[in-house]
Formats: sequence, structure tokens, C-alpha cells
Amino acid sequence: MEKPIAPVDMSEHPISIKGLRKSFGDLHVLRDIDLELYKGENLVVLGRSGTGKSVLIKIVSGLLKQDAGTVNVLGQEVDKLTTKELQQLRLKIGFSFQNSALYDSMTVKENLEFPLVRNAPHVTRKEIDHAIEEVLEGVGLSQALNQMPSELSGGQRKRIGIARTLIMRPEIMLYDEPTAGLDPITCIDINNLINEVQERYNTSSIIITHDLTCAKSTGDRIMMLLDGRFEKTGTFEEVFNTEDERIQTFYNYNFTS
Ligand SMILES: Nc1ncnc2c1ncn2[C@@H]1O[C@H](COP(=O)(O)OP(=O)(O)OP(=O)(O)O)[C@@H](O)[C@H]1O
Repeated sequence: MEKPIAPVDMSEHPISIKGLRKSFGDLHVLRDIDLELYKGENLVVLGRSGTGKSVLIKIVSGLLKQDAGTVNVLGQEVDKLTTKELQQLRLKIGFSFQNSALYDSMTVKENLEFPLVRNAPHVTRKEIDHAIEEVLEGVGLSQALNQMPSELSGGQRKRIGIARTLIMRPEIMLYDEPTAGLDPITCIDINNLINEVQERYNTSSIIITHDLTCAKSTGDRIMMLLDGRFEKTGTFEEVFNTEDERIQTFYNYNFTS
């Protein structure tokens, strides 16, 4: 499916990264990273396994500290924040991590209300129920309200995981390998959901993946991470219309449709 055109505002940068470096001992994972996420866009960070995509997301969310460079998220320098400030900032970010598992002993409803009850203690029961109803409808799973996670398919669990982040109304969404481990049809389903979330909630998102179909279907812009740097940025066609053998090899080994 073609990516719908999104209303992107290039003058606002919910995430701005300059001169970022990160090494682990002699392993120089991120060598010199510049990245501006535009407001309202889906930005795909594409790269082979082990190229540092997860490290990048962890630095953006304050789980890891960079060695050099600046990482500004919603106007704040992440590595300068206190634990409390970081917690506040994280409430504005929706994380869809590979293993952001649901609580198996709770129903879908209980899973969804958990972040609200914990982080917004003053919301009323009525507001919670309304928010749950709204996000479940948003991810197309209104009927799953009282089901247990074990009764849902992998794709449905992923949807509920995304709904659980949306309930906090995040300004930014970070998707880490959203289609990993899903069958091709479910992948299409999740790619469509990522676009629906962008449209419906006006989120600005970074999607990190090595799945080219996911990149093509969800990305307004693609950044290709190679050897610790972004080697190419543009639309899917711009990135892969290249003489760079490393990018051609990535394309030839990965693209399945
Ligand atoms: N805390 C850490 N300590 C030491 N090395 C680490 C740490 N975190 C990541 N690395 C190393 O950094 C490199 C990049 O890891 P990262 O998880 O970011 O890769 P990735 O691009 O997300 O790959 P994948 O798609 O397989 O998750 C790997 O070689 C990894 O072993």
C-alpha cells in the first residue's frame, strides 16, 4: 500500500540530534549522527542488525547516555535531565518496543488502564473508561476489552501494546522493529496501524526497522544507517536509487515484495 501523504511541519523538530557518538569499549556503534524529526512525520531508521538502531532509541529515551553530541527531545536535552524530569518527558513518548509485553494476568482493559492509573492519579473512572474505549477503537479492537492477552493473536497483542502507549496521548512514538516476528499479512496490518496512528493522533514517530516493506509503507522519510552514520536520507525511492553497493546489497537481500 502506498504511504498516505502526511501533514508534516518541517519547521518544528520534536527530536533533534547533533554530532552524536556512542561506543562500547572499542566498538564504535554510532560515529557521527545528525537527525531532525519533523513534526507529524514518520521517520524510518533503516539498518542491518547490530548497526546501533536500538542504541539510538535508548539514547533518545534516556536509557543510555551518549559519549558526545546533543540529543534534544521536545525542547529538552535528555542527558541533562534529572530522573524526575526524565520521567515527565517519557510520559510524552509512546514506546512500542519489541518485547513490550502485556501483563498476561490482566485483561486488555486492565492493561490499558494501568499507565493512566499509575501516571495520572486524578483522572476519574469515567475518564479512564472513555480513554480505553477511544484507544481500543483507534486500534480497531473494541471487541477485545475483556479478553486476556493469551486469547489474542500476535498482531492483536501488538495493537493493544500500541493502544496502551496511545492512552497517554504521546507527542512522539518510538517503534522498535514493529513487524519483527509477525507473518506478512499481520505486518501489513501493523504498517497500516502505524500510519493510522500518525493520522489520528498527529504523532511524530521514529520507526526503527530492517524490514523494507515496513519502511516503504510507513516512512515519509528514510534514513539509512551504515557503519555508525546516516549514509542516505530521503524517500524510499531516493534512498535506494543509488550506486552505493552497501545499500544495493541491503535492498537485494531484504526486499521481499
Ligand atoms: N549496553 C551495551 N553494552 C555493550 N554493547 C552494547 C550495548 N548495547 C548495545 N551494544 C552493542 O552495540 C551494537 C548495536 O546494538 P543495537 O542493539 O543497537 O543494534 P540494532 O541495530 O538495534 O540491531 P537489532 O536489529 O539486531 O536489534 C551491537 O554490537 C551490540 O552488541
